[in-house]
Amino acid sequence: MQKKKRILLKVGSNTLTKETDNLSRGKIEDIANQIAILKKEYEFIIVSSGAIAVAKQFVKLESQQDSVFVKQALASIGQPHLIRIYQEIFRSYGLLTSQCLLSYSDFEKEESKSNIVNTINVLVNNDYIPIINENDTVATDEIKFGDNDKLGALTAALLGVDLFIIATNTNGIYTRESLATNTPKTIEEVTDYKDLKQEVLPSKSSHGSGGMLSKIEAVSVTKKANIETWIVNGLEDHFILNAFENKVPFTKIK
Ligand SMILES: Nc1ncnc2c1ncn2[C@@H]1O[C@H](COP(=O)(O)OP(=O)(O)O)[C@@H](O)[C@H]1O
Ligand SMILES: N[C@@H](CCC(=O)OP(=O)(O)O)C(=O)O
Repeated sequence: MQKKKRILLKVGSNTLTKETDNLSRGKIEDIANQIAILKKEYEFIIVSSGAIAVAKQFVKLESQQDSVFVKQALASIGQPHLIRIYQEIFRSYGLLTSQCLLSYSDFEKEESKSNIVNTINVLVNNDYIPIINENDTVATDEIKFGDNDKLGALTAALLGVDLFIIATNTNGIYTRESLATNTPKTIEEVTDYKDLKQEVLPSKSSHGSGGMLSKIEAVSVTKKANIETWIVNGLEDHFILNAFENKVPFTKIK
């Protein structure tokens, strides 16, 4: 049997909420449906944001503390709900899921790195789809709390995946010029990711934490590991299948 290709899919909060204030079960169904279609040829590992967005749906925390602690507390409330929703929906598509919470500091310790690789290999080899998020409770401000793009890239590099897909709320990276005239035009393919930095604006979407710059920083990690990265529009239905069939514009960093 031919070895399956491995895809690390990073899904941002805006994709998961479809830019509303609520998590979209329809979007998680769309992801599950695509994985079910592709699972004969590809194995998936997901890095999913959304814990804070889910919690915000039904909780308003009172606190005099720094807003980072409030976000960390919201993530702690939202994460089990997020995973429950993934589990319920993926199960209905015949897919098994698990949860892994990782911290940036885990990527600096050889033993932790090897434990991450070994655990994820056991999961994937047994047809479980690991759903990874940052361990937000212990995240520190200096390490830039809330940057799952980078977490996805570090995980992709550590696991040596074949493809890193970042699902966001734009058709990839637009040229700065086209954004200025309100006629967004996607940069379809680049080999030198450094060229992309000058195209990025500081804007972020409503639930977003990192913005496009953090995606480009993530690409610097995957590029070093020789992994191709695609930045695709997760708001569209069938966004992974469409990218494979080149039906929608997206940015490919080779
Ligand atoms: N050149 C660019 N092309 C596309 N989006 C850009 C660009 N520069 C900045 N952005 C912003 O980056 C946002 C995506 O990042 P982010 O808000 O962090 O989303 P996510 O939740 O998917 O991680 C876009 O919605 C847009 O506001
Ligand atoms: N770990 C946090 C999200 C952090 C994050 O990077 O969000 P995003 O910019 O939407 O990918 C959460 O689950 O809400």
